[in-house]
Amino acid sequence: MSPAVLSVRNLSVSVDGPRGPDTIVDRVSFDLKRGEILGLVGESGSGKSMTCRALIRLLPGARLAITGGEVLLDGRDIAALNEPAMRAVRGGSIGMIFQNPSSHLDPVMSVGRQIAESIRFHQSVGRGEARRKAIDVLRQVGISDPARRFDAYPHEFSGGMRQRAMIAVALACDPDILIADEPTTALDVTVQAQILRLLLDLRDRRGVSIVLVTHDLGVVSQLCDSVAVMYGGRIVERGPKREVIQRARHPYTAGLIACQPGEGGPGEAVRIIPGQPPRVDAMPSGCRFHPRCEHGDALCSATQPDLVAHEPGHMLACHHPVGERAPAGGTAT
Ligand SMILES: Nc1ncnc2c1ncn2[C@@H]1O[C@H](COP(=O)(O)OP(=O)(O)OP(=O)(O)O)[C@@H](O)[C@H]1O
Repeated sequence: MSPAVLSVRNLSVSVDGPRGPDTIVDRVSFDLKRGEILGLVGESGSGKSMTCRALIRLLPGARLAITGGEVLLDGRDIAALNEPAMRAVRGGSIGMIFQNPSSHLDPVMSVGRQIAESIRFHQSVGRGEARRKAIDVLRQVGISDPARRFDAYPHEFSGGMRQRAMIAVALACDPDILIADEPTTALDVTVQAQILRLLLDLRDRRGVSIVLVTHDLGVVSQLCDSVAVMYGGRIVERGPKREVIQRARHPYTAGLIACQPGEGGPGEAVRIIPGQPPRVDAMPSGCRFHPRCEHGDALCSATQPDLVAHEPGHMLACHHPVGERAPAGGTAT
């Protein structure tokens, strides 16, 4: 089995609240192998973005802090690096793609120059060479006539092209890992499909490993090799895509799958998981999902289940996995 290019161990993030720190990412652990695409899924507020930002130590705001954990990049703990060394990692070995390219591209600098500057920051190359590489990477992300487009500004690009440009910035220094936080949410369906195909192609051609944050389990099914499901800042289920999607063991994962459009059959309304995700300052005791879980009992409200191997490679944090519940007075199903 190929070794992990990224190993995340017990990564935790907290936010300063009026009554002290609240944990928003709670001991998140996963491995990412070379060429693997890991889907990070979960409802809004479950901690997907904060996990991604904590990986590269780019938390948005002074109230947020990484409170523990290791982020091993090829075995080296980057969580312990000083800021200049971390800057070399961001945009170097790890490229980032965010949901909204407009807020991550500089509006007053041409797209090509932004890519070329990133190349020059990370590699000792001259202006001409950086320009040549930038044009090449623009071509790789599917921007036609890249030599001419080099001098265009972000506002001269369509939404899809801006997203491609951000992917080009992320790819400029030939990263081993891409962190893509909902890279297609703001785009229309056709462009979404093109961008997802581009990510898949980058993995296939360049062996890039990708952490892909998405709300969309359809995207996970199409693109990902493995999935981690987050709820209330924790990973509650993780494993190979086929295992997690086709044999979901956590009631929350099963609920997310049942809520996908089309799951209820023709003419049926889209289902929702009853209740609301927990607020960070009011996390339930025990299993954080228990107030919304139809099988939550006294054990679930008292004790937080650990994330343990349910089957080899299939990790689960649940006292009563789907398919293993004993009906009252009966045997397990
Ligand atoms: N800048 C911030 N300051 C304080 N708390 C924040 C900040 N950004 C996010 N949070 C809180 O951190 C928690 C996790 O948020 P996060 O953005 O990681 O969720 P998410 O799963 O990525 O959601 P979404 O899918 O909506 O992006 C949420 O409770 C959110 O309110």
